[in-house]
Amino acid sequence: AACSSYRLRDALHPLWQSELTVSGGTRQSPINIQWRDSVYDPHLKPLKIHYDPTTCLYVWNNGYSFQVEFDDSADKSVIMGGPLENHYRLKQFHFHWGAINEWGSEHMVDSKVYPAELHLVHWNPVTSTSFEEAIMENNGLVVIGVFLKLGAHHAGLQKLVDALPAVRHKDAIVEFDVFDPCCLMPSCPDYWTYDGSLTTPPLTESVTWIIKKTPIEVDQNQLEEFRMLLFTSAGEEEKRMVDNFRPLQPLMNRTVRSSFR
Ligand SMILES: Cc1ccn(O)c(=O)c1
Ligand SMILES: [Zn+2]
Repeated sequence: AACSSYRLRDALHPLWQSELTVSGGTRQSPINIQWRDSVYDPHLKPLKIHYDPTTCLYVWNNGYSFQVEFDDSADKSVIMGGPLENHYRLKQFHFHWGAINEWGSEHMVDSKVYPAELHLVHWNPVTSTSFEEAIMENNGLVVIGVFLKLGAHHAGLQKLVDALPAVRHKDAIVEFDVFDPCCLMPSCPDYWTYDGSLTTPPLTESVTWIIKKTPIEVDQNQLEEFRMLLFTSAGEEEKRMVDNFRPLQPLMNRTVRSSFR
């Protein structure tokens, strides 16, 4: 029952009413990662993450999530290694979550859904001159996905949660300086990686996904703060910002690689 309402719920989501499928898409995201079908790739290197907390600019409500933007005018907050040929610059991170703890993540692992999922979005400054251009480039983007599970209070996340009331409405923005997204990364280095797409329009197939195997823990109050945000602007009839995830997409002719045995 939850599953069907889960899928029905997605279909009604305003953002994807028109964009549920991309015509001719062969590498769409998100997907259900079947652990037993993923292939260990010994050539995958450890992911190297060097974020500079002073590149953090502000938090804003873009109408489908809350997003923390970074100064990407230089190679200051970058990732490299893993499946990547070169370094990628951090542009922003945001989350996807459900109305209740039973669903919310975009990716699944063996059909297990998490209450929320963090996406750290990076672009390739070697093949593109801007993030906007990289969106349209094959392998222009790398998104690190981190699952959130209900558990202990997350002290690092709380600094961001405390800023959410200031960005309750669509297009609200608040200054947010010196934040190190590394605090949101699980310590376990294991990840899956596959070729996919954006999960919001324009849904372009330009993303190398790196999905961390181990979730981070957040507490009930922190998840409930996410759910107090609004899709709607000030003055409009309020619509709670929940269920801002895209439905699962077919794996088609893709193999998910794992960095671990
Ligand atoms: C660039 C981009 C835009 C939206 N979402 O959800 C992503 O994960 C990445
Ligand atoms: Zn996302």
